[in-house]
Amino acid sequence: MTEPSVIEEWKRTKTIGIIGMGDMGQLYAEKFAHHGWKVVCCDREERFEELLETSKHQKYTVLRNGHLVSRVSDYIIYSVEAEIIDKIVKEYSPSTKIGSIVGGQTSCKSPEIKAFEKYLPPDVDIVSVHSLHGPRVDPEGQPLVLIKHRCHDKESFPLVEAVVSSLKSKHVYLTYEEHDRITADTQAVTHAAFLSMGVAWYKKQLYPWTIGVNRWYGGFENVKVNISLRIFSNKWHVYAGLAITNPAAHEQIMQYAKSATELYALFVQNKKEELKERLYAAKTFVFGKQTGLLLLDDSILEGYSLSKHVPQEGEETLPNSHLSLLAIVDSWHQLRINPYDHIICSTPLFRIFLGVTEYLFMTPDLLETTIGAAINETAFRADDLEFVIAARSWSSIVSFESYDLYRRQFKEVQDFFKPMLPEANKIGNEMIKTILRHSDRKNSS
Ligand SMILES: NC(=O)C1=CN([C@@H]2O[C@H](COP(=O)(O)OP(=O)(O)OC[C@H]3O[C@@H](n4cnc5c(N)ncnc54)[C@H](OP(=O)(O)O)[C@@H]3O)[C@@H](O)[C@H]2O)C=CC1
Ligand SMILES: O=C(O)C(=O)Cc1ccc(O)cc1
Repeated sequence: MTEPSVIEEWKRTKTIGIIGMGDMGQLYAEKFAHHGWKVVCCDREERFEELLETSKHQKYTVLRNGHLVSRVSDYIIYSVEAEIIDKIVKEYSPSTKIGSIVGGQTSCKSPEIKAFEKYLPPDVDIVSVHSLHGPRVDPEGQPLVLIKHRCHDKESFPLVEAVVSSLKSKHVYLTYEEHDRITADTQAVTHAAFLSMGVAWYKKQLYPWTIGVNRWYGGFENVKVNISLRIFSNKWHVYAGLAITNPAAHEQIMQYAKSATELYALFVQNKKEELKERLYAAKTFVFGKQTGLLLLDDSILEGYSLSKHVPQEGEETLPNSHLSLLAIVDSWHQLRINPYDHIICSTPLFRIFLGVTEYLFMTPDLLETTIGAAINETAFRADDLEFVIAARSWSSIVSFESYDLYRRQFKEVQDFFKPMLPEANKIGNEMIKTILRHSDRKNSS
């Protein structure tokens, strides 16, 4: 623990630099400056005047470019697109202040650390960070990964810890290799599921919450819609970067698509016993040791529908096959991943995804009903087929490492949902707040 007097002295004498004033860079700059740190920052040089104007009332100082930020800063955070981290570090590295510390915020750490090792002068220390939440989530209590990669100076790591404590997040200490393995297991595959749902609805030209109680109605469906739209309201490069730059994520996303395909094949071939056997084996592997309370329950999700439909007496919702949820549990089983091992280092979206699959597999009779629906109910077949095609298509795009195809596919779906995003985000934010309050209480009980 660093003495408060030392931290106060650092606040008077040290400067924190942020390169890349997008969503995350701005969040960091505001929080650090608000807690009394001297913060300088920049975005692309072309955006200098605009950024000066928009930050008039902020406590941080905007500089023209990364060279000027690097020259004066004692801790520099690169908060830029993962795809271009190498190019940007290469550009500004020679200007890095002697004896300073450098880190990054990109979502996959191997390329970032490689760029630092390649370009930074040897006197510079390396401590990287990763906030495991989006810019619209309050950082307080959320996991923040800290990677102490190269520290010659014993003050370097305590200084970074003191700076980022302004976020009030929960610090998780990892190597960059551990970080990339865990985020592949958690984030990349979660995104693959919700991105595939979005594509499937887009291909069917369907806003799922507009068709009454007949399909996609109720708590589970609210989660699927709200999270999928939340992802499509964000920037494509965040998801492309963390999946494409992380080789471990390729394996995960491929397995997810494979599991969805194989389960779907069992549905259409009417192989109920084989399906049951496979899903119960997955259930034992993933949930076999879970005896405590569930992370979530359906009733708390009921209220977060985008649908304006008021259910009438006698109107019933058809049971869904929940292929997207069955496939994730099957992939965890196939890859021998215990998702609970990663909970201390997980994003809100992953915890929600785990929460709904846990609910599906652990609520008495629900898995049985779902298997029955998958085999006997044909109403969802066409949608499930679109889902399988979408999952395979994302896995091809990621494995071919095509940022261009990723962007085009993402943006097509984003444009389709665009008119709905403001309303969806409002309801989605409320839903996420409630779920997080609820699951955090359960985790600490
Ligand atoms: N959004 C999220 O939920 C999270 C994102 N991350 C990671 O954090 C990083 C930043 O993400 P986010 O803030 O969302 O993305 P943004 O696109 O909002 O921010 C990146 C910013 O960096 C700017 N930039 C590009 N080149 C330079 C340069 N040479 N000098 C200075 N600035 C430059 C970009 O400008 P321009 O747009 O013109 O290219 C953009 O404004 C990414 O690597 C992302 O993966 C981590 C946790 C959560
Ligand atoms: O919670 C999620 O998975 C998000 O979508 C937000 C997000 C995106 C990228 C990150 O590196 C961390 C968090």
